Amino acid sequence: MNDTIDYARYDRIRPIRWTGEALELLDQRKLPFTTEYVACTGSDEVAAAIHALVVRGAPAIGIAAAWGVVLAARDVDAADGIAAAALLAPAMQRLNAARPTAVNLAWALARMRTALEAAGDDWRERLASEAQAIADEDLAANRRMGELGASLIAPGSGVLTHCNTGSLATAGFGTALGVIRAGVAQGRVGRVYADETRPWNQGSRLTVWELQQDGIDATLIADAAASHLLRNGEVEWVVVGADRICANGDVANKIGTYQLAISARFHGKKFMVVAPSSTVDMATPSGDHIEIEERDPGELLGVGGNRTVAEGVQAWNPVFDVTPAALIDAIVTEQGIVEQPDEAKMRALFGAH
Ligand SMILES: CSC[C@H]1O[C@H](OP(=O)(O)O)[C@H](O)[C@@H]1O
Repeated sequence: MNDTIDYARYDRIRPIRWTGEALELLDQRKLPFTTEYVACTGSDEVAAAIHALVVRGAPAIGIAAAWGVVLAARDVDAADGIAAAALLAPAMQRLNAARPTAVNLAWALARMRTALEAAGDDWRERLASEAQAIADEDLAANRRMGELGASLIAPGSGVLTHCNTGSLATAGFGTALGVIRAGVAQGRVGRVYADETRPWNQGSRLTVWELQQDGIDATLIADAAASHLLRNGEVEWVVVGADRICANGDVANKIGTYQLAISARFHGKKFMVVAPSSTVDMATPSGDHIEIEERDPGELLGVGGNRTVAEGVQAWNPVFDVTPAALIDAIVTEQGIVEQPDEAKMRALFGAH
């Protein structure tokens, strides 16, 4: 662990709290001006919270779903894990259906099912310890990725990030934001820019607020200003998270990531994707096979509950896109870095499906 980083200072923001009785989720729809937790006592409440973006961020939704399975177990009476897995399957399917693009949701549920099927009459305890392990491992992975990703950044560099990939989106410290936090602590990151990330504004509502809690100055830009910024020389790296990394290195991430990658390459800037191995999906061959979530077009028709678009106007609201591996300079995971990713390099680190 890098001794220049005081990790405790980044643990103040806790989007997911397991009380032993309920799963408390920080309602990210209300940040940054209102800090309010939603208490879930059943798995369907967790599924609804994931779908409504009360909790969001690929790793965080996997962690929330894992605790959702623990909640569902309360309603099940079974002699062993295999019997419990059969009874819990419908609730787990409803959790899995909450959002389609981030593989972490399905990955976490598959891990909980595996733990169940290996358990005896202690299956309830095994479920709770597996959910806790998923969260603990994510936090450790983020801290490791922070060190690995920061090591690629030359001292005094400028970084542009997209969406929110911090403590709000993970078990803590963050993925791309973890690299930024580590890079700032080590003097490698000198300037931080965050774009708004329309239409849900994860950047303007969450990322710049998170960094402000750390005492890290970040400059907010409009999404449309990103190419102009990349052209003017203030930024050396674009650093983003991921929702699903395919076997060939293609990456699904928040809408707008793809055009950032195109602009970065055009302007000779580096493009880094930071995500734990729970986001790597070697069973999906390429980005063409990823289901891209489309949300309510109404998210485009106003801001903060105030309508800004004339009645009757149509809108299309895909909330992820796919960046081809050819536009990515480095994929940073806790298992290692894949530079200029391709299928052979992905397979060398993560194995074949
Ligand atoms: C470490 S979060 C990864 C990923 O999740 C976000 O999507 P959303 O806010 O819709 O859950 C965004 O794509 C982040 O890059």
